[in-house]
Amino acid sequence: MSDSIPMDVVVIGAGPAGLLAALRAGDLGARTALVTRDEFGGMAAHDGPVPVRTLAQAARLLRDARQLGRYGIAVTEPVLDYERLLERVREVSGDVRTHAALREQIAAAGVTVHENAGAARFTDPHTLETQHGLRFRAEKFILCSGGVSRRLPIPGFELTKTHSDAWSLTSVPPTMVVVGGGATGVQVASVFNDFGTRVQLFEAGARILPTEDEDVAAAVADSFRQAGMEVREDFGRIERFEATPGGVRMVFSKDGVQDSAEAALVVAAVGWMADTSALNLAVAGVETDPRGFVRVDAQLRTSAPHIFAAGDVTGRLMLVPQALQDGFVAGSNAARSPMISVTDQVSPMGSFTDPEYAQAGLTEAKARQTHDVVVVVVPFDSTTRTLIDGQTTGFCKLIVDRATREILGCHVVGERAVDLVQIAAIAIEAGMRVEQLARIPLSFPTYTGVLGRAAAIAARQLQVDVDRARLAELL
Ligand SMILES: Cc1cc2nc3c(=O)[nH]c(=O)nc-3n(C[C@H](O)[C@H](O)[C@H](O)COP(=O)(O)OP(=O)(O)OC[C@H]3O[C@@H](n4cnc5c(N)ncnc54)[C@H](O)[C@@H]3O)c2cc1C
Ligand SMILES: NC(=O)c1ccc[n+]([C@@H]2O[C@H](COP(=O)([O-])OP(=O)(O)OC[C@H]3O[C@@H](n4cnc5c(N)ncnc54)[C@H](O)[C@@H]3O)[C@@H](O)[C@H]2O)c1
Repeated sequence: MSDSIPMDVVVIGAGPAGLLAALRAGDLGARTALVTRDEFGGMAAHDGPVPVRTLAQAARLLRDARQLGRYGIAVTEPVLDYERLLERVREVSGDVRTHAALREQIAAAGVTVHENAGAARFTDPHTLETQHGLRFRAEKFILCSGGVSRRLPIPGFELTKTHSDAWSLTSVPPTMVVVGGGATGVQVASVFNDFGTRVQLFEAGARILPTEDEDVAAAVADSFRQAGMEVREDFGRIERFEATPGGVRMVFSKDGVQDSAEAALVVAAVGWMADTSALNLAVAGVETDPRGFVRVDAQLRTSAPHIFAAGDVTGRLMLVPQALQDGFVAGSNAARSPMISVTDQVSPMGSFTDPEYAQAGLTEAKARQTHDVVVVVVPFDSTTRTLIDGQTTGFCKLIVDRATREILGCHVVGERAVDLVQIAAIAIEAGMRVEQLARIPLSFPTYTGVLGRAAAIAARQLQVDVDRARLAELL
């Protein structure tokens, strides 16, 4: 073990939250160290959005290639070489790492970065040691250690895999059971279904995507089924997993009736938990909430006043933009006072499935609890750009407050859904009235135009700008 390195601030974890926290603390003049178990970039760069989105891009290319015949382009049936795809995943992760402007900014801010340091743990409230022999003493700490896949206390659970095992497969499995229909589960199921795996998706709740608008969840489930996937919602309780000659069998039961499903691979995606097991938080006086996430206040202070936490480890919205914003707040507060607080903002989110889905603002059910609303749904098989591109699956749903005419929510299923809701998020955050959105002459023919059309229809229903609104209905 080295002598203690004295620091003002030590940040643990170099994912998006840790990178921003370290950058901010360094910028504010604090002597800052960034210590991470593995590589710069965290799960986001190596195991989450960047590599998974690269798989999703391969799935999209396969789908697009199958459309070529409709446009008079003759090609033979595309064939996926999975090992070559994984090379591409590594290439992309490497490129993202190389071009990450944050690395240079962090160095320029004077932050010392300790990558591949092994897991860090507290030995007393102000001392942190890493598995590979570094020791730090610091005034303040920021926990940015992210999360891990939740495990279930079910016999045979060790036979299941997680999304991370996609990186060590040598070929596309012939069959797969995916357990859990949240953001991770649907993404894995959709990508491998497009790759030709026979996928069965099991969701314990009443529907997949429980935090999405109900119509969105239903449309995604329908599309999955039409694409040959078996989607089983409210399927009962898992009793056990057992090894079979060809893979793994999942035994489950509902209302006293036992059933089973078998596949070459079972992927569990039943939730995301804080990655705190190595940190020895008790010795530092850091409390966790009943779900195991680090408890923080609005300034991202933990129960130990000199320790802050940011990103997935706090169990709030577990997304990259939110991790970055948290990191900024925690870095600021660890390095100086007066402290700043995290704010509630519109948070657009979505996933790169086939079809894509995305949301900004309130779901229809939530909006109806507190508002009198107008709801407009524009199907993708009725708008110009979607018809041109042959992308006619899906819809754009816009939810508007009848009294104030403010946009409350936008939910999209279909091509470019994730990009489309960004515009709605800006409109919601800006407090725009729906007719203001409808008046913007959005480019034609575009996917964003579908949102303009929904706004125009809503404005007409609300009896504002009735004549002008008709213009947008061409889009
Ligand atoms: C499959 C998947 C797809 C996703 N897709 C998206 C997406 O499309 N868009 C989006 O916005 N979000 C997506 N997310 C969520 C996003 O990846 C996370 O919200 C984000 O990475 C959280 O950042 P973080 O900095 O809190 O943690 P992480 O990125 O998890 O980084 C934490 C870092 O801390 C390190 N660490 C942990 N314990 C220790 C320790 N004891 N000592 C030292 N270091 C430690 C870890 O090794 C890791 O490097 C996805 C997640 C998954 C699982
Ligand atoms: N594209 C993206 O932006 C993206 C992708 C993946 C993950 N993420 C982030 O990671 C977070 C975690 O996502 P996640 O999907 O890992 O977890 P989750 O908690 O969102 O979903 C888990 C799902 O598993 C189901 N489930 C729980 N126990 C089960 C059981 N025994 N059998 C069958 N189903 C069961 C739950 O009902 C739920 O639908 C998300 O909230 C999101 O913030 C984002």
